[in-house]
Amino acid sequence: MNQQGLFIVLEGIDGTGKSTQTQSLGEWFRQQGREVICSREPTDGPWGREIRATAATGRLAPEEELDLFLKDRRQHVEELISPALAAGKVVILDRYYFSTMAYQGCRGFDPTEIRRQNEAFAPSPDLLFVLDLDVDSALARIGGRGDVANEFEKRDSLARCREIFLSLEGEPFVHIIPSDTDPDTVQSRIREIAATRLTAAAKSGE
Ligand SMILES: Nc1ncnc2c1ncn2[C@@H]1O[C@H](COP(=O)(O)OP(=O)(O)OP(=O)(O)O)[C@@H](O)[C@H]1O
Ligand SMILES: Cc1cn([C@H]2C[C@H](O)[C@@H](COP(=O)(O)O)O2)c(=O)[nH]c1=O
Repeated sequence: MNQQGLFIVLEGIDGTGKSTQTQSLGEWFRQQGREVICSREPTDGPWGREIRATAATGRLAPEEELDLFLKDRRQHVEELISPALAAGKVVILDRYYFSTMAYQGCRGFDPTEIRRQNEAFAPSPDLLFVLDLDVDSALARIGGRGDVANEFEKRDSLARCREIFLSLEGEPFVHIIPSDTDPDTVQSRIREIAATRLTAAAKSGE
């Protein structure tokens, strides 16, 4: 397992339910007496705030956008993720570098190269849950939340992002979770997989 802690990431296109599931999973670990950090990317730090401010009105040039996500992540890893894992906490992230592979991959960067660049400084998660939903349903959920879709949330690019997320299937730590059912059913599946992972780690003395 990751240092002494447990590192879990939730990914998927916008509107698939990542924020909802992240909070619920955090609650489950807290009920077991674990110390939990739930966080998200872009973060609420200076680089993350800059990204969110620009996303409201348009998109930056691809290189500039990629650079901001990387700066935001470096700070996140150094100041929150690595220290929390070293302290034995459960860290649950709503988005991480797999989103960079998908969303900046959509803008012409090579997803494999983005991954390589990130894994040079960012720890890999123990578990990655990709919440999967068709683009129309995801956009309907964003609308239902009362939000107007922003520049990241265009139908064609979300379809490509979904493909990139789904291309991760087959790696041992990756779990594709259909999110077209109610939130409790999605959460039960995630908890079941997390529990299996914890049992395996306990048996192997990880
Ligand atoms: N399984 C579900 N079924 C139906 N609606 C859901 C489900 N999960 C979440 N929702 C609703 O869909 C909307 C989007 O959910 P949420 O904000 O958790 O998604 P998200 O993936 O974090 O979105 P974003 O990436 O845009 O921040 C919310 O209104 C939420 O209440
Ligand atoms: C981490 C990360 C995120 N993005 C995009 C994906 C989303 O459209 C926005 C964040 O919005 P959210 O509703 O708060 O999830 O940012 C990206 O393009 N690249 C990344 O690395």
